Amino acid sequence: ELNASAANALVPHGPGGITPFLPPSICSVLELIEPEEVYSGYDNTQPDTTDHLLSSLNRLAGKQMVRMVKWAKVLPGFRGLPIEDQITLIQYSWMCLSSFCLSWRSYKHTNGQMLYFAPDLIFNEDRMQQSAMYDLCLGMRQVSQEFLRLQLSYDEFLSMKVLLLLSTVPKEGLKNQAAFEEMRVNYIKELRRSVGKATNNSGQTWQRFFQLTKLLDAMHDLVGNLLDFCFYTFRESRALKVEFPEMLVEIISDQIPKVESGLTHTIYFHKK
Ligand SMILES: Cc1noc(COc2cccc(F)c2F)c1-c1ccc(CNS(=O)(=O)C2(C)CC2)cc1
Repeated sequence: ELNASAANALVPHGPGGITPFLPPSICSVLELIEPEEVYSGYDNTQPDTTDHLLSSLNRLAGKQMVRMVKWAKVLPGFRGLPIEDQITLIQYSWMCLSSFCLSWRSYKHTNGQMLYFAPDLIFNEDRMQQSAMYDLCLGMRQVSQEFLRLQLSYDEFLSMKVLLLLSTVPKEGLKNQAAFEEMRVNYIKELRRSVGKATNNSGQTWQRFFQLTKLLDAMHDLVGNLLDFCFYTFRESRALKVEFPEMLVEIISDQIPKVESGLTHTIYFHKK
């Protein structure tokens, strides 16, 4: 059905006939702005020592962060938020977003068997053990196996990822809380639309929407442990010989005091 605004966007097309010009759907924009996969530049000639693996993960995370910021800046609705809120939301959710994308790559490329950090940095069991964060890797692999079980669609993944960007906020609220809430509601509707496309009837749609929002909640618990490990490794980086690129140093040093003084609040879909 054509609504008023779409109707007046009708453009003449050939003799007499007109073809409605509809604005691109949100999900087609999300597909368009999704960053390309990044290579880690992992040096396979070096032994898989813990410090070499973790330093390579950090270099990769730094490259991913550059693309994540570029993605957020063209994300429909995000530019309308005050710049301070944009920075806060990226700073609070970067680990969650990075992990969620890792789960998607691991699902798509290895059916959830391995952790596909990058085409040139894939963690099998040995590397997970060697990385000193075996349990975190297993937790991440479980998420990608859940994507496999649910046969998560690309559009569901893309709208869920935006909801993760909009899930951790300052306890005292954002500068423009109303604009944030409006954006979040719009992407909840977008997820609902994506789920509707992946299911056959409204009963299945609501059950799947419940499952996917449960999965989003579960991400936060896993990422909390990842952040603890990250903050520890960051503090001990000299002793552990783990290098952190400038981009990560900036984000982590700003984030640690806020997280550790309980200034952040995670929005869950479901009660514990
Ligand atoms: C890159 C990249 N692709 O996904 C992820 C996030 O997911 C995980 C990261 C590690 C183990 C897991 F099991 C994950 F699921 C990253 C990533 C890499 C490094 C850092 C910061 N460094 S760090 O201190 O947290 C650490 C991990 C090097 C030790 C942050 C994100």
